[in-house]
Amino acid sequence: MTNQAAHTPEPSRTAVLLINTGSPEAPTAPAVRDYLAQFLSDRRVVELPPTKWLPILHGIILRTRPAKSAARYRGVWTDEGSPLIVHTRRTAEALGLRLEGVRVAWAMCYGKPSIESVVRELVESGVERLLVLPMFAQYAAQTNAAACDAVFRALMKERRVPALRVVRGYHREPAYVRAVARHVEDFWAREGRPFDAGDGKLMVSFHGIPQASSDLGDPYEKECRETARALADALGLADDQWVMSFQSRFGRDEWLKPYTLPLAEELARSGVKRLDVVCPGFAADCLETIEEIDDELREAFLAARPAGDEGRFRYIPALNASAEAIDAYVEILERELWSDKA
Ligand SMILES: C=CC1=C(C)c2cc3[nH]c(cc4nc(cc5[nH]c(cc1n2)c(C)c5CCC(=O)O)C(CCC(=O)O)=C4C)c(C)c3C=C
Ligand SMILES: [Fe+2]
Ligand SMILES: [Fe+2]
Repeated sequence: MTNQAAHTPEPSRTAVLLINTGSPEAPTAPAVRDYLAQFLSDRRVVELPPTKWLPILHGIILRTRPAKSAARYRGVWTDEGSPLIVHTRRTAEALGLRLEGVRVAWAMCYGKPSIESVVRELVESGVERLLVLPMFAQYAAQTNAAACDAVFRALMKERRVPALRVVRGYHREPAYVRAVARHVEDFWAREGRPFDAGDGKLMVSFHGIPQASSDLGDPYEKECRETARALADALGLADDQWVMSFQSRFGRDEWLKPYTLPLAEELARSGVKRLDVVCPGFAADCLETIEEIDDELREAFLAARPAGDEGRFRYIPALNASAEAIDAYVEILERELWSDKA
């Protein structure tokens, strides 16, 4: 007896959805303007009252920032598009090969492919169980909650809402900490450690959030500190071999401290010759790592070194779609996946 069903498996009814921040569609001022308008109108991202914020956003920021940000995006853009999108897509493709019987999709909070369009496609293809992985290890309302909002809004438009699970965050997951540690160790095995001559440090830099958001009870700062500590322990570092900091401050309000750039300059002036920087909060390399760290911070650190006394700066790339990253995501996802995936 031939069993047709055995030869043509049904499309999987379980899906994993990876979510990242998103990028403009092109490195041009109009495309960046559209992207920033969407990003910065999200009330999870900017928590000021709209009556105060919207005139600033439309009257100042969306008139001045797009041209400047587009120039920065042009510096990191690749033949395949925005690095953030390329790395996120590759991560999803690699996970799809590892998670048997599970569809792995990816979407962006802002820009394309939108969460709404991807959720629609998954539901229409018969997905009945959806596991969402916002790719932000350290929980912040600005990222993890914003991703959830978008998934919930998308599902509000569907008739056949699947069973839903969300990975809340994974800042202390041994699989994740091990992956970042292995990534750093592999880099050091190839290129040498910064401490070997006794005057180097590892800087662990995270994207910041406003201090006011933290004061409202956001767990982000605590989770970043716990990741940094767990990473230092996994690497066997002494307290004077590493520092942690927060980058990418936006606007004039106080953000989480210490700020990455002034801290790196202070280290340079105080005799640190070799600085390695790792950004464990960024699952994928993007504008904020390639341009802000590997370019701007490098220049600032080297310029702050005493005249005639050379320094060395290295940026250790994000996990991206590396083998260690995929191993970690598989471990985190498999625990959350429904045991009967049919
Ligand atoms: C990794 C976690 C992130 C947190 C937390 C976060 C908070 C946050 N961001 C802004 C404003 C901007 N962020 C921008 C870019 C950007 N942000 C993240 C991640 C986090 N943001 C990523 C991965 C990226 C890069 C996207 C890319 O295309 O490569 C930008 C746009 C770029 C620019 O014009 O500078 C803005 C604006 C705020 C206000 C905020 C918390 C309140
Ligand atoms: Fe950001
Ligand atoms: Fe930035």
